[in-house]
Amino acid sequence: MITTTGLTKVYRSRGREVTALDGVDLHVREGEVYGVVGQSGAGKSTLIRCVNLLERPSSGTVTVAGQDLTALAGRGSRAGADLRKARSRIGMVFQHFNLLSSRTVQSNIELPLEILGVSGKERERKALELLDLVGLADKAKAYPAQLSGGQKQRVGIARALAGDPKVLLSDESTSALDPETTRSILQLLRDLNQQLGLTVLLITHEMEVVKTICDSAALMKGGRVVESGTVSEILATPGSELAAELFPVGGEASGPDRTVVDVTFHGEAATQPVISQLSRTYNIDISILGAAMDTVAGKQVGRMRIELPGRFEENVVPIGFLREQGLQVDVADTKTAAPADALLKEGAK
Ligand SMILES: Nc1ncnc2c1ncn2[C@@H]1O[C@H](COP(=O)(O)OP(=O)(O)OP(=O)(O)O)[C@@H](O)[C@H]1O
Repeated sequence: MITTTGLTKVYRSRGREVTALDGVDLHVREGEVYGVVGQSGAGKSTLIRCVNLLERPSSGTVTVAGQDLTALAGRGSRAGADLRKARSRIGMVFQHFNLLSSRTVQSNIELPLEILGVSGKERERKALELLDLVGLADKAKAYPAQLSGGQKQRVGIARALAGDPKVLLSDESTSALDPETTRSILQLLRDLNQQLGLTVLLITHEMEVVKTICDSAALMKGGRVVESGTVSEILATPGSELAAELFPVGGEASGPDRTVVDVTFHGEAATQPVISQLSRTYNIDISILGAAMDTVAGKQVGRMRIELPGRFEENVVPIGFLREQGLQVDVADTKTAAPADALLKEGAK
């Protein structure tokens, strides 16, 4: 539904150049909720603004629903009108709602339809239908200032849906909301995704958002996508930074000469008594340093940080055993934690 190829954006201001996007290839499938995460300055906002050509890329292409928007943005008399039309099929939701305070809720939702030249009666019908869809049927005549943050965002979402888009772009749409309201807005986005078959591309700095509604995700750093895939694929990727952030488990090695291993359980493997099998088979004592169960992308996933006696070299066979059981096993880097601990203990002695 959305494809970017080699997307690059270089900002030039006062003789300085900033490469905000550095060759981004993104593939968002029809009907999925796709989250882009990354630290401040990673290029997330620039990416989402390039997807609907609010920002013109320096190079690369953007295709939405089979239409090359970058070609439309080219020169030529029809380019502007064609791009406006294509853009009306891409809804956008903003962090700070961007509602017009002088207009009623209904009139805010009608605005994009006015611009498209839709008749008054049809605009009203559509606005009221959308208000109903987002659960605000009784707020048509209210003004934005009379609404809570969550209600304002519902209006923002209704307005984004006015042009019957196939794609919804969300720029940190829950970042200004409290956790409870965030959950209700995410649920609304999920419902719209399922009811209308809407493809959602969202950017966020909150891992909770990805956990709650995303089917796929990408991690951006320095203008590049450094990891991407379905959430299940990401969780099953050894050493994935995104997986560790989605599913953090704490716990430090209890001393030197220990091997700390993160074991992720999902699917079939989650039902097997692997830890007791491991202990019995190799006659080793296993300590659990940390553990968590959660629902990620609608599936139960568990992660456990365990400690095995002995160095990594002595645990190659037990670790291989865990992998053979279909578990994902990441050996934590104990070089930093354990020796530091050991030194501290030596010092204390
Ligand atoms: N209009 C602009 N002119 C010059 N530089 C810009 C402009 N917009 C963004 N940048 C720069 O591009 C880089 C990426 O910014 P961008 O806003 O896309 O990051 P982000 O990941 O969305 O960050 P945040 O989460 O803080 O919004 C930053 O270094 C930023 O300073």
